[in-house]
Amino acid sequence: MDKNTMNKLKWGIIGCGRIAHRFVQGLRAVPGTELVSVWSRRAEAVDSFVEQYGGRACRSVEELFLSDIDVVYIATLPDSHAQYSILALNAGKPVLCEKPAATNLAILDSILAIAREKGLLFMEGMKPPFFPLYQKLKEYLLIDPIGPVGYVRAGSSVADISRDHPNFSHDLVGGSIMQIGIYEAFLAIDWLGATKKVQALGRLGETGIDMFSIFQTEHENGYAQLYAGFDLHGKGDALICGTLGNVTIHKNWWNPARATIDYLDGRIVEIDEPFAAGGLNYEIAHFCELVRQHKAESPIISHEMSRQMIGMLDEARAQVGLKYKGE
Ligand SMILES: NC(=O)C1=CN([C@@H]2O[C@H](COP(=O)(O)OP(=O)(O)OC[C@H]3O[C@@H](n4cnc5c(N)ncnc54)[C@H](OP(=O)(O)O)[C@@H]3O)[C@@H](O)[C@H]2O)C=CC1
Ligand SMILES: O=C1CO[C@H](CO)[C@@H](O)[C@@H]1O
Repeated sequence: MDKNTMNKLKWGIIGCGRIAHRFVQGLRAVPGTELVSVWSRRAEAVDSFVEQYGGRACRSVEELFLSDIDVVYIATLPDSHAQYSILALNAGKPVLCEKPAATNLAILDSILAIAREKGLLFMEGMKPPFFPLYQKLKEYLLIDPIGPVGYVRAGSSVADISRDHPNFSHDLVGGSIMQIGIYEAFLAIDWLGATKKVQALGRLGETGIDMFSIFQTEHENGYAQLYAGFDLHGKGDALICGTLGNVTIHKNWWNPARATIDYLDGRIVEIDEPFAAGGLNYEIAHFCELVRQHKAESPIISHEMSRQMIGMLDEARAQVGLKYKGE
């Protein structure tokens, strides 16, 4: 990468739906970045996206890879994440791919193998750890710890999503475990370490995806109780318990802005860290930094973290009886 490219990282986006719009809001807040090319299947959607945000409207994914881009963001639905991640890596582009990066662990491993072979950065888009609140909380706990953490309770059930949303599509890898549970999986693994055991229960809806699921997990350092759903109005907060205190990350904990630390000695500490530009900007800034440092993996959303998350979800899905096409 020459000096100019180091200054401005040129992005190509595949898919221009809901999250892609929020991604551009985040991208615009990260200095040294530029939206250069966009492709999706429907030309009219690409044209209107480009009209709104700029960049070149590509007519094929090959055209996008041949355009003057440094990195690729994949904003399609999970059924096609592997296909486009592999194409992008084979075209020599580092990839930031939306969560869940793959339908299951075997598919994720096939992407990671190519990333490793090519020596290219591949990162799953898992935003919470990059938010200022999450970072500040971790820093604060180093100075004033809550002791070893042994229990995490978190969950969210989002009941206001319209029924024609892809979250409800079996073919497009919808379902509350995959779409929402992945955040809960991240939280449990981040605070408690690798998963050793999963016990899950869930209720499938008429489209074949899980409408509500609960899973309790055993980890290297303790236990978690998690839920995800689409038909109950869940709270969306998270509780992290240590020997000397506990932390509540208030709703929606995966877009964290406020936490309360409740110490055993009676002290209560409130942490408020609002986020800007929709919040994807922090994850984007981290990814850009890794590209500039020629890193092949994020130390935060590492390949192993992605493997652990999808491994937990694979197990939970198996127990609630949800298999996707081809499984
Ligand atoms: N990080 C976060 O905060 C969030 C992440 N997400 C994740 O983002 C991803 C996308 O979700 P969302 O934006 O809500 O979905 P949308 O349905 O709104 O957008 C998906 C986009 O991808 C395109 N697309 C779908 N399938 C293909 C394909 N096979 N080939 C090419 N283009 C395709 C669609 O184009 P077309 O019109 O051609 O179908 C559309 O432009 C999901 O994985 C979801 O989990 C979602 C919300 C929040
Ligand atoms: O990541 C996500 C955040 O929550 C949304 C629901 O409100 C989900 O649809 C989405 O996949």
